[in-house]
Order: sequence, then C-alpha cells, then structure tokens
Amino acid sequence: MNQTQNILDVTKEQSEKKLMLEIVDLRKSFGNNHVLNGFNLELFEGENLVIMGKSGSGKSVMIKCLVGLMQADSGSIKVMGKDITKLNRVELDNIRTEIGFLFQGNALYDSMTVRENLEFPLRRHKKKFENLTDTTPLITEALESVGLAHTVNLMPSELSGGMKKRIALARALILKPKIILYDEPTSGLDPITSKEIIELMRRVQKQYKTSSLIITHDVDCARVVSERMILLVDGTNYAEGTFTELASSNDEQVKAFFK
Ligand SMILES: Nc1ncnc2c1ncn2[C@@H]1O[C@H](COP(=O)(O)OP(=O)(O)OP(=O)(O)O)[C@@H](O)[C@H]1O
Repeated sequence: MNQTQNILDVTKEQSEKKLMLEIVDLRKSFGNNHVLNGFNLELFEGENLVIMGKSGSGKSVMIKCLVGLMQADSGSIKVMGKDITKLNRVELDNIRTEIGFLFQGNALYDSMTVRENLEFPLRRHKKKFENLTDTTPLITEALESVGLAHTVNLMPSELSGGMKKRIALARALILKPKIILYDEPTSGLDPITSKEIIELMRRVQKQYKTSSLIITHDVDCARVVSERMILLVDGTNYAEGTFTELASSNDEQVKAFFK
C-alpha cells in the first residue's frame, strides 16, 4: 500500500470517529512572552493522545486554558462539540463533569478520608447524580478499579505516593468522565510504581472506554500508552505521529525528546 493511500485511510478512519476534544489555533501571551503560538489538537473517542514538551513549552498554560482556569487570547477549545470559551459558569461546570483530571500533585484533601475524598466530586456535581441515595457502590467500584478497595477509611497520610496517585485516579473516575486529562502521571514516582500507574492507565482506558490526553516528559509512559503523539515546541505543534514514527525521526529537535 502506498503512503498516500495510508494517509487517506487514517484520515477516513478518524473522520468516522467522534471528536471528543478539539483545540484550534490557541494563542496566549504574557506581555512579550508568546507562550502558545497557534496550538492545535484533536482527540478522538477512545484514543490515547500524548503531548510531550520541554519545560516551559506551554503545557501547563494549555491545560489551564483547557480547564477554564486561564483565558486564551484567541482560538477555540471544543469539548464534545461545545466551545468552552463561550460557555457560562453553569454550562462550564456541566461540561467539566465529562472530564476527569489527574493533577501532578494528586490534589487529595489531607484532612479527609479516602471515602470523603471520593465523595467530594459527587457532592460538587450533585446534578449529575440527582437520584443517588447511597454513594457506597460508586466509591467501591472506583476503588476496585484501581485495586485499593481496602483503603476506603484511611487518611491520605497513610498512603504511599503510588497509592495516592491511584486514589486520585479513582476520584477522577467516579464521575464516569468521557475524557481523562493526565498531567505528568508518573512524575515523582519510582520506576516500578511508574510502571504500575502506566499499566493502570491502560486498564482503566479499557474498562471505562475513556479518551485520554496525557501530558508527560516520560518516554516510557509515552511508549506504552500513546496511540498518537504531539511534540510541543515553543507553543506550537512541532511534530505529530505514532511513538515509533517520532522515535525514528532524523530531525534533531524530535530526536532530543527521545534521548
Ligand atoms: N500566569 C503567568 N504569568 C506570566 N507568565 C506565565 C504565567 N503562566 C505561565 N507563564 C509563562 O509561560 C511559559 C510556559 O509555562 P508553562 O508552565 O506552561 O510551561 P510547561 O511546559 O508546563 O513547563 P513544565 O514542564 O516545567 O511544567 C513560561 O515562560 C512561564 O513563565
């Protein structure tokens, strides 16, 4: 099969899939510091898309724009077809229930038990769970999916770093999100725990059929979880492709990502 046919097949396959997230020409500057310079992204249903970028390349700024914590100067961000830059607070809150976040620092509440940490999003998004009288089945299901059902009454201080990461993932999953956003999921973890988290991400993807956007520096993580990758350089898409395609590139800037 020739390359043109290949590209046509991939384009056809993608056009038949549902677009979960679409970022078009996103721009953000702080004075003369032009951080995002026309960043584009398409995340399709069920896909694992990895974004790699060096420190300072604009990953966090992109995430903040995506979750509505920062306003972009221009460009559009569509979550399941809705432009979040044009939504009011209530609409934005509703669409947020479709996105699960796994933040770098886990963001667990130290003064709450594991159960209370998991109940928090259920209480915050009451509307989605209007008819829910007993939270236990949802909490048990989320904890079982990360292999930590026995920790339900523990405090975060009683958990290891890897366990905290799993609980944070369970807390993201409890809302049954359609999209999961992972921000440096393996940062601060030892190699063995990193491997476990990567494996868990794959399992969760299968069980919950989520679409995932994964921001990472970790080449091993990208190799295992990515179906497609975008390399972010100076706030724009420098290169895109599968891990194998990018890892075998002759371009010096691309090679630097895989060293
Ligand atoms: N609120 C802000 N005000 C001014 N400049 C900012 C602000 N937030 C980010 N920047 C600038 O934007 C640029 C990109 O920062 P960003 O945090 O997005 O990088 P990053 O790719 O996430 O890096 P890292 O991998 O180290 O977290 C940096 O030059 C930073 O100083």
